[in-house]
Order: sequence, then C-alpha cells, then structure tokens
Amino acid sequence: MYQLDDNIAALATPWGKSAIAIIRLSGRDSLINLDKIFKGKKKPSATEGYTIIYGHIIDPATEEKIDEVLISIFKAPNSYTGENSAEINCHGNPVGIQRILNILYTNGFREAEPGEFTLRAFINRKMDLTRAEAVQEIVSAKTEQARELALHKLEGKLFSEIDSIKQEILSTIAQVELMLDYPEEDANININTDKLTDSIERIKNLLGTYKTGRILKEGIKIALAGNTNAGKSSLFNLMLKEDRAIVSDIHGTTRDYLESWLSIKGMPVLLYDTAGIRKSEDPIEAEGIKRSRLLMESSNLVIYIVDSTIGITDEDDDNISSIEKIKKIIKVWNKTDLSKKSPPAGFIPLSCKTGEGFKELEDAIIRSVSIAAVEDTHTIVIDSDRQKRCLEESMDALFHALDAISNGEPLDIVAVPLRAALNSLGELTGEINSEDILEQIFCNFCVGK
Ligand SMILES: Nc1nc2c(c(=O)[nH]1)N(C=O)[C@@H](CNc1ccc(C(=O)N[C@@H](CCC(=O)O)C(=O)O)cc1)CN2
Ligand SMILES: Nc1nc2c(ncn2[C@@H]2O[C@H](COP(=O)(O)OP(=O)(O)OP(=O)(O)O)[C@@H](O)[C@H]2O)c(=O)[nH]1
Ligand SMILES: [Mg+2]
Repeated sequence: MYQLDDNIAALATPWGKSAIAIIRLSGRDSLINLDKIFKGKKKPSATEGYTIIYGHIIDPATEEKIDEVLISIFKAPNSYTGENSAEINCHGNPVGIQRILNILYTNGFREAEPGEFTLRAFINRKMDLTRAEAVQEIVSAKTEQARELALHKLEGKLFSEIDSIKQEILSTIAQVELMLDYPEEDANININTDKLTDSIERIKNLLGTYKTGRILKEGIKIALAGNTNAGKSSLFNLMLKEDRAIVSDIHGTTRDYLESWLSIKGMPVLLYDTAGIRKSEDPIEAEGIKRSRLLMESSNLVIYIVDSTIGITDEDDDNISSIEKIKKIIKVWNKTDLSKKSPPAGFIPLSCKTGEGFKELEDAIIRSVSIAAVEDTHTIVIDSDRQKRCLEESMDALFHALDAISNGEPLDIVAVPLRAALNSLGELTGEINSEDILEQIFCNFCVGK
C-alpha cells in the first residue's frame, strides 16, 4: 500500500482562499528535489535544519515564477516524520496552490496518502501507535475535553500506562524463566502472582473507559420531539445558547429539521430540532413530521417535550409509548413558569423561558448515556475497537496464566500465555504490527497529516 521510499507532498491546510497555505513535503530526496523548483539565495538542500528561507517556486520547464514563498527546512532525523522534510508557505489561493502541487508531482514527488506523514513518523520511531492515533483525534475532537484527552495521549499518557503494565508482566516472566533455569527448585507454587492480578486490574480499568472514550470521540445524536408548540425550538436554542431556530406560538412553526453540534459537559452532541408531531392535512407539514420520526429512529436519545399548561394528551401518550419501545427517552415538562401543575412521574420540570431545570436536564442526559462526565481530562481513556481488542486479548491471556499457575502446570506452559499477554500489549503500542492494522488506522486520517 504505502510506498515509503517515495517523496510525498500534500496541502496541510484547508483548500480555499486563505492568507497563507502550507504544503508539506517529506522523503529522503525531498530537499534535493526541491532545489530544482526553488529560486532563492540558498538551496533548500544546503540549508540547515529548522531554518526558513525566502524565494520563489518556479516551473523548471519554463523558469516561470509561480509564487513567492517561505520554506521551512527540516533535516533527518529532526523532523515530524524523521525524514528530510520541508514546508512551503505560499499564498493561500487554490489556483496557485494547485500549480505548485502540479509542479511538485512532476518533479519527484507524489501525492501523500491520508495519514502518511504520521505513518512515517511511526515507522521512523518518532511516536508509537497510541500517539499516532492521538494525532488524528486531536484534529477531529469535537469538544475541548475530547481534545485535551487526545493531547494527553499524544504526550504519551496511554503509552506509559501500557508500558508500565508490560513491565509488571515482564518481571513475572523473568521470575518464571529464572525458575526454568534452576529446575531442581521446582517451585511453580512460589510464583508471585501479585503483579499479574494488579495488571489485570489496571487493564480492566482501561477497558472500563471504552464507552466514555467512544462517546467523547464520536458524540451522540439527540432528537427533540413532541407536540407542536411544546417548546422544542426554544429548548434547541437554550441548549445551543444562541437564537438559531425560529420560535413562535403558531403551531407547526418548525418544518425542515435543524441540526447542530454542541457540548454537554464535554460530551459532543449532535442535536436535532424537529417538526412537532400532530395529524396534519398540509402535505409539507406531513413530510416534516415523517422526517421527525426518521430522525428519532436514527438518534441515540429522544427528548420528548410536553407543554405543562396543556398537560399530557392522548397523542403524547401514544408517541411516548412508541418511542419508548425503540429508544432511550427523557421526558420534559416544559413551561413551568406558566403552570403550577406538578410534573407527572418521570418528567423533568423545565422552563425554557427562565432556564430553571436546565442543569437537571443536562445531568439526566449524561446519566442516560451512562458515561461519567469527564471533568478530569488527565484520566486516560481508550476509544478504538483496536485498543479494546488488544486489551481484552491481553487480559484473557493473563487469566489463563493465573489458571495455569494455580493448577500447578509446568513452568514452560505458564510462560506461553504470559508472552501472549505481552504481545497483545505490544500490538496496542505498535511494537508488533501488521500492514492491515496500519492501513486501517491511517486511512481515516486527513491528507497532509
Ligand atoms: N508548521 C507545522 N506546524 C505544526 C506541525 C508541523 O508538522 N508543521 N505539527 C505536526 O503535526 C504539530 C507539531 N508537531 C511536531 C512534532 C515534532 C516536530 C519535530 O521537528 N521534531 C523533531 C525535533 C524535536 C525537538 O526539537 O525536540 C524530532 O522529533 O526530532 C515538529 C512538529 C503542530 N504544528
Ligand atoms: N412562558 C414560556 N413560554 C415558552 C416556554 N417554552 C416555549 N415557550 C413558548 O411557546 C411557544 C412555542 O415554542 P416553540 O419553541 O416554537 O415550540 P415548538 O415545539 O418548536 O413548536 P413547533 O415548531 O410548532 O412544533 C413560543 O411562543 C415560545 O416562546 C417556556 O418555558 N415558558
Ligand atoms: Mg419548532
């Protein structure tokens, strides 16, 4: 798949008009190749690393100046990828960027694959796999908490925890091997299993963060539903803290649904405001209601809003019971500022007008997805199926090893699952890897990362 001897190039900033754009280059011959298409006081290949040079990108076929640029020079092994690299800082015009890229592609560079710069950093031992995965997480994090967690992963928090568990397993293996060397002692019973049980405990703790990690990474979908005029659009605006949706006392105001990302205690939420559900003869409104139902079906959670000044209607009862069959639901008793009726059992009282009850609603949302709100971003969370699988495999192997020890199995038999446990952790950090796994991880990256 990836041809790692090639020299690669890609735009690292978004396509479109901007003040400055950055084209990233990497590869053994990247600086020499750059010499041919750059005119300035210094040649890129003859420039010291961590230096910026001024000049022009030229088309070597015609000597035409294409753009005025600054180029940052990095020399192997001191660069992001560990290879010779450069960054062309050009004017942020897509037409000009495309011309520079075309010149690069006809002068010794090829287009980088998604994530290929980071893959090269991994291959050149600039970072382990947990850090490489964190790079992409930082770029795509949807809330500040998710971004901070990823940043700590990039700093090596997950790697260090895995490494320290590996040390515990290694010291048990060393013990077993020492005994293998002195068979006359025949002291299987004397293997100290404290470190193994501690490793299992630590792996369990990491596995326990998977759900939270996933939700923080992917976010959840929440649909606001209820009768017309119940206050769905008002709640949408309240949750977004901005005046996005049209609110009016005319029934059937919202037709096309609205959606927006927001953060609830660090959890990324894709929130939908939908058309109020009622029997309608109007074909456009009826289509909106149909879409409301589809949205509810594809959401993780439905917040069902009832206008407390009206109370629960038969229609509400029907809607709630049909939603409850397929989805998690939170029921809200809205407009409490107007009505003094106390909320029916299971309803959260709320006033979109005064904001009273809003905190309780947020807590209920967090509870309903049963994750802990991440207040401390220094905790380590795992968030990929790959990480989960490696940890589960390692834990299973450790249980096997404990069984073998307590059954008095021979030492060479005990050593097998211990090594397997170690290998699974090695796979997690990338010491042991296969091309398939690497492809799976890096193909989800942006081009230029
Ligand atoms: N312009 C630019 N900004 C960027 C990046 C980049 O590649 N280019 N990064 C990319 O995502 C991030 C920064 N990450 C980087 C990580 C390591 C090295 C680097 O040169 N490492 C050398 C020297 C380290 C040192 O002096 O301690 C090395 O590891 O040998 C550069 C950038 C965010 N901002
Ligand atoms: N006093 C008071 N009025 C509210 C409250 N919530 C919503 N309203 C009012 O109720 C009316 C309907 O609110 P919307 O948010 O538009 O209701 P909706 O559920 O989106 O209605 P449709 O889009 O028609 O389905 C508006 O006049 C709001 O100002 C509340 O908590 N207190
Ligand atoms: Mg509305």
